[in-house]
Amino acid sequence: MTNDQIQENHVTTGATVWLTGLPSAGKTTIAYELADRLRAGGQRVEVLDGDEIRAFISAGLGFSRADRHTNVQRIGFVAELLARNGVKALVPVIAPYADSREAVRERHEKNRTPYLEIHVATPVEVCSERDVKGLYAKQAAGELTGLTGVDDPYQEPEAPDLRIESQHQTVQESAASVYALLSERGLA
Ligand SMILES: Nc1ncnc2c1ncn2[C@@H]1O[C@H](COP(=O)(O)OS(=O)(=O)O)[C@@H](OP(=O)(O)O)[C@H]1O
Ligand SMILES: Nc1ncnc2c1ncn2[C@@H]1O[C@H](COP(=O)(O)OP(=O)(O)O)[C@@H](O)[C@H]1O
Repeated sequence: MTNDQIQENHVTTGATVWLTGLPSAGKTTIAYELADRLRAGGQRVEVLDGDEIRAFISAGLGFSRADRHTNVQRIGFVAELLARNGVKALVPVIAPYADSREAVRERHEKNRTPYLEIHVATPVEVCSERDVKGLYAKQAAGELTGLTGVDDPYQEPEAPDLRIESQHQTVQESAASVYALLSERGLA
């Protein structure tokens, strides 16, 4: 096999990269920055954005424990299909429950599809300052209940493949750390 062929194989290895964390932690921003880098290197990438998924394949689901579990399993199913077919599936989705995340990991392992769990571990104080969608303010004003990390659970990953402290990094640095992990694992 020539070097060019080896390079080609690397580029066409799919993987799911799940970015879990609180609202406003930086999941979506890191996913799109990473997507740009991977695409610039010729890789096929899809970002399975939580909001888009909830508008379509998870339409009708709310934020109860059961609905969040169903949402995460559906996204895990699609991500694995994409990743199995050579796509980098980047998933910026809260996935607050450890058992839901574990089921997604197991689906990938069963199919021998690479799976990386990234914990975007921005503290809730920083997230509520950022408050990109105004949800923390709404919760504080009593207009919303069941906000992850405030009055709804977030079970922190105990052994993620990578933990990102986004409050101490630029977006570029955070995305670069995920890219470096993919490279280390022979996936980028
Ligand atoms: N109650 C409550 N708790 C958490 N998040 C809420 C809630 N209500 C609406 N939103 C918005 O929906 C986005 C979360 O959807 P996800 O599909 O990522 O969540 S989950 O994994 O099913 O828990 C989430 O997006 P991100 O801010 O990008 O994380 C929120 O904008
Ligand atoms: N290192 C970083 N990584 C990601 N986002 C960051 C970082 N530093 C600051 N931010 C900012 O934090 C916000 C995160 O919002 P977003 O990506 O929508 O979060 P989430 O998808 O987790 O809800 C954005 O305004 C982004 O510019």
